[in-house]
Amino acid sequence: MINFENFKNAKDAVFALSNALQTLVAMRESRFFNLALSGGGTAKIMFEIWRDFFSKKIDWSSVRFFWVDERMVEDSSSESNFGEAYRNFFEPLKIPNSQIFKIDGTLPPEDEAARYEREVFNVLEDAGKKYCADTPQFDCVILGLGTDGHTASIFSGDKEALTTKRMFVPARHPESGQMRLTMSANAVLNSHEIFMLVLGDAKKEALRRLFSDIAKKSPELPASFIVKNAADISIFTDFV
Ligand SMILES: O=C1O[C@H](COP(=O)(O)O)[C@@H](O)[C@H](O)[C@H]1O
Repeated sequence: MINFENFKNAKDAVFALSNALQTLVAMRESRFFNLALSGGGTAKIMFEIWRDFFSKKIDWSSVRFFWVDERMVEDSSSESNFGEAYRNFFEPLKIPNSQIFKIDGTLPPEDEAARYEREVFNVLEDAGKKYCADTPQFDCVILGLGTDGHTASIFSGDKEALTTKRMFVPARHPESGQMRLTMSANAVLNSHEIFMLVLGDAKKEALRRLFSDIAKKSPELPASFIVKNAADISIFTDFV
């Protein structure tokens, strides 16, 4: 089922997502709530709102942070998804490193995909998490949407990321050639909750394409594949 929540501005959309997250964290069944984050400009807006308005509202001491995708760059790069989360959210809120499970953007992508997958398995398994399709489950993944219809770092034509049973695989940005690591479609779809945050006028056309694409038997855009195949997904936008 698609739960589509449309607001008049970005702040309201992020507040709605964050209030939903607050409830999920408060109602968690285990010691930790395992949350996978996206990056890019939309996530930056979300981190700033979390820092400024949700520092006390969400019990961050009970959240463990993972990544949906990462660019293979140094943490100090403005391209680093971890780096942006660190500078805008973790550091100001003093979230301890023990709760942060980052992808190392400086390692060879294949090696790091295997290492990160092992780490995720170990951490989630230790938490006694439910398995679904032989894969441990995140409690929630927060996705973005690219203007080209990508989500995570699953770009059009990447059959491997759409079909593999692995949780993480290397990916290449089709235009810049930048190497990345992405959570696979199967790992995203396995998550207990899936949120997608889509903000700004530039994304309107991408979301319109996504909705016409999911009506097709075989969707073309990676984001449509996720939305169409998700048991439940909540999409938060600012398109009113
Ligand atoms: O490259 C990426 O793109 C998407 C969308 O990012 P945005 O800058 O358009 O908000 C993002 O969800 C993903 O994590 C990121 O690596």
